[in-house]
Amino acid sequence: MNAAPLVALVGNPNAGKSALFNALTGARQKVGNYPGVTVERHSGRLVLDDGRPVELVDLPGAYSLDPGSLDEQVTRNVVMGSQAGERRPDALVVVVDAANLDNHLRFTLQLIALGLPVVVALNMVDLAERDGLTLDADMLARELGVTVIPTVAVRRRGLDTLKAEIDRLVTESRSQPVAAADRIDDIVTLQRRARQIAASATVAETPTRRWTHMLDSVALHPIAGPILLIGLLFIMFQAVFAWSEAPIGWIEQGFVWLEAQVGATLPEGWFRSLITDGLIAGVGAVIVFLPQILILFLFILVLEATGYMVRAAFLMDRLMAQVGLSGRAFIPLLSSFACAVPGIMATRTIDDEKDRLTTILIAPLMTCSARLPVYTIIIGAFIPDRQVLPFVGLQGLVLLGLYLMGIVGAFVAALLLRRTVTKGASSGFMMEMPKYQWPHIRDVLLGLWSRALIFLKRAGTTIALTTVILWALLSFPKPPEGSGISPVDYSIAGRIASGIEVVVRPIGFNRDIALALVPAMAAREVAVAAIGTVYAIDDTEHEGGQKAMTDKLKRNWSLPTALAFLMWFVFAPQCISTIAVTRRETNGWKWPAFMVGYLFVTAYVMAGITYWLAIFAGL
Ligand SMILES: Nc1nc2c(ncn2[C@@H]2O[C@H](COP(=O)(O)OP(=O)(O)OP(=O)(O)O)[C@@H](O)[C@H]2O)c(=O)[nH]1
Ligand SMILES: [Mg+2]
Repeated sequence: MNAAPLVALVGNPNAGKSALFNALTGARQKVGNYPGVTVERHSGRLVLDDGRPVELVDLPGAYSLDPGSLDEQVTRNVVMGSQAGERRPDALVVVVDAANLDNHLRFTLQLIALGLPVVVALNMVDLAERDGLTLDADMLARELGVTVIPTVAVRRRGLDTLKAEIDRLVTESRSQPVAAADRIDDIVTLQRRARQIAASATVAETPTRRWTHMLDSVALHPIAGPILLIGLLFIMFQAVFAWSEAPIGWIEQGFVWLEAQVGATLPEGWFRSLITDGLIAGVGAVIVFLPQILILFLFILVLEATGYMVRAAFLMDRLMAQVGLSGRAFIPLLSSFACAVPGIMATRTIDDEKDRLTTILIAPLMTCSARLPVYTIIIGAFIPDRQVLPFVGLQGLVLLGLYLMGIVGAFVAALLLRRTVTKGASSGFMMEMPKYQWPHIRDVLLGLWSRALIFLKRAGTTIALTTVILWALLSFPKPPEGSGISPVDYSIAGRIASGIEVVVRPIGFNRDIALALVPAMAAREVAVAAIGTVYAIDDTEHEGGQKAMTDKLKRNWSLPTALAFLMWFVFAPQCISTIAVTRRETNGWKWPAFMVGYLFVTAYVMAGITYWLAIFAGL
């Protein structure tokens, strides 16, 4: 047997393996500044100084030896020697990114433990130097127990030394059996060991880098990271309630004043009813949520500006890969928290058609800001404002729960879709971590201003129009004088709602909800506007304001009904614009129809389950 020795290039994604492969073999493998460029094995020929050939394979990047995605499995199988029709490599060149040492060393340690002859290419040292990081390669070599060679693949620096070391490894490996070193299986120990080694190999680091590193060691920690993320989200939802109370009060007083002014100037009649019961009650019921929406976006904008959002994306990356989503789906899904429409448009950055389709289909499950008014008014009316733990209020907790429910729902949906209608391989993706920095107040304010304008524009157009139409349908025809029938029951809308009610009664919905469901298709906030208008028209006491609405909700709805209604809003495809943009982005009616179908069924079932569970729990 005279086959050339086989040497594999392995390492984390985006470490520069393909760049090194090209430099060593003269091949033209695709390199790109994002992970997941190489997705299958490629081999090429490296000629050693004495003319002997070596077969070099460039592998897809992987984070560890546990098989995650399909391309990671290729890497694992090759280095373990279990790939069908493939010899086990005689040696490994482990490529690490010098500027990202502790993350990359984790995988390196696992690879060294396999017992194959290893040389570490400490790549991208130019970028590390630029960032003010000086590393001691000899120290690193001593800690790892293998040779370490600093390289700059793109400038061919260190390649001759690397070649000489490959020569030495393949010559030796033919004569010497290798001893398998101790394997470290526990990820936390592995991480700790990697960090220790990285720290001892670091000679100098600029303060910014050190800061970034310290913050990242918490923010990206496999256990502390997710806890921090959940904690931040929780504070955000708590603040949505806690900080908005006063400004909501002011806006409400404004509307009460406005209603009084209109009441005093306009004569009694249908026009006055249109203005007060229709526009002011309906649009006003929505506009009072402006403070809450701004608080939500204040948090999102600040987290984005500080550089934390990308870390959150990184934390989610593994999880997303496990449900078959591309890491690149993170940004579209994140924008869907504002609104699914820009979120679905942002999926254009996902190359793989199946990946993209899956992301589009689950985007409506991310809680868009239009759901916030619906959630908070119901929570405000039905969930007691109680502390469950110091600083942890029940209302904020329920709101966080609803958001999480949407996310979990989306992940479950992705998992199922990926096994059935959008079957296919998925690709991993990791982003470069930006530097942490203080947010610029100006940028944050500009962001808030544009959100406020979008919201008010919706309130002034779509929401106002739907409310007026709804008011008309609710106000006519008028019941005969003295018949004692409620005007809402007698109206066209009331009759339509009675029809819908038949369908939604089994999941605990009443007539008010049935009435709100259809106009809420125009914009979800309209559900609140619709209920506001219904109660304004049916209102005998003329109280007005959110307090009055809350009181009426409490009087007319049971707790199980309210919970079922919340659950419905988590899942239901409640908005026409989302359906329209899905049609445009998927070129046809097939996928939007599928999306609407599966979401409605899920919403109906989940709301039903919630209702009946609540009934049986005796709530
Ligand atoms: N400055 C600098 N850039 C490098 C170096 N090595 C690679 N790059 C760049 O880093 C990026 C990633 O390189 P690739 O070779 O595609 O990385 P890879 O490890 O093959 O990545 P996957 O195939 O995704 O696993 C590319 O933009 C390269 O041009 C280096 O030593 N210095
Ligand atoms: Mg590559």
